[in-house]
Amino acid sequence: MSRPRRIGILGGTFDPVHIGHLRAALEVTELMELDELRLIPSARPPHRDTPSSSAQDRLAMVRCAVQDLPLLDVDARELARDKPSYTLDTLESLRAELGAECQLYLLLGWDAFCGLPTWHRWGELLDHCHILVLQRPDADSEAPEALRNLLAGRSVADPQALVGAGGQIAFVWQTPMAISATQIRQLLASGRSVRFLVPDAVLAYITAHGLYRA
Ligand SMILES: Nc1ncnc2c1ncn2[C@@H]1O[C@H](COP(=O)(O)OP(=O)(O)OP(=O)(O)O)[C@@H](O)[C@H]1O
Ligand SMILES: O=C(O)c1ccc[n+]([C@@H]2O[C@H](COP(=O)([O-])O)[C@@H](O)[C@H]2O)c1
Repeated sequence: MSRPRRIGILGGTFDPVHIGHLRAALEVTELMELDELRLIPSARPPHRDTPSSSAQDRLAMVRCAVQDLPLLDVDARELARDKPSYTLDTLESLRAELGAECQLYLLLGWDAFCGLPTWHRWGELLDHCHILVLQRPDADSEAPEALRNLLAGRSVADPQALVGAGGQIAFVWQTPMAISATQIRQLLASGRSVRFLVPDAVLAYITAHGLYRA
């Protein structure tokens, strides 16, 4: 009997996508033996300032970043929606498309995970997926009070021990990379290089389109 499909999703502003995102995506894909990992650029992030670059540029950079990576893909569904990019809406539409059996893993950096209690209908997210929390070396270490009960009831020590289509949380200790898109925007605005912080194809796109200059 064939096993259910395993799909990972990593949503983000990706302003721009960088090797912190990509290395985490690749390592989780291998660790969890995913069939596919989708990077999902958000159109209008519900919780932060308007991105520096346009949705079209952010999407194009993510496409450049994954072009040679067969299991990494780009899913542009949030850009097609004319409203804030709520993750619950994305999960509902993915579930409707992929079916009830598919094992869905939502990847969240530690900082994003800590903000979960402010998300739209956050209590329903685990009805649709498992959550994999990615270590971020530049982040605080204490989980907010509002997440303690959820962690006590739903977390599993070993990500490979997650069972079923969704409902549980596990932490993934991938290669720590203290890189952020904020740092990359700041370097570019001050005329410094971001080589090796983003894939060469992304750097070529940034240069060709004059993005993030002061
Ligand atoms: N270096 C990293 N290591 C692990 N996870 C990361 C890293 N950078 C970003 N993430 C995670 O990837 C997702 C998308 O991140 P996002 O596009 O906001 O990048 P960012 O670098 O955090 O951007 P910004 O500095 O603009 O806030 C979030 O869940 C975030 O926590
Ligand atoms: O659904 C929400 O209410 C919600 C609130 C904050 C963030 N998110 C999602 O979390 C992901 C990471 O966000 P960010 O700001 O770190 O790029 C991205 O896919 C956002 O759409 C989602």
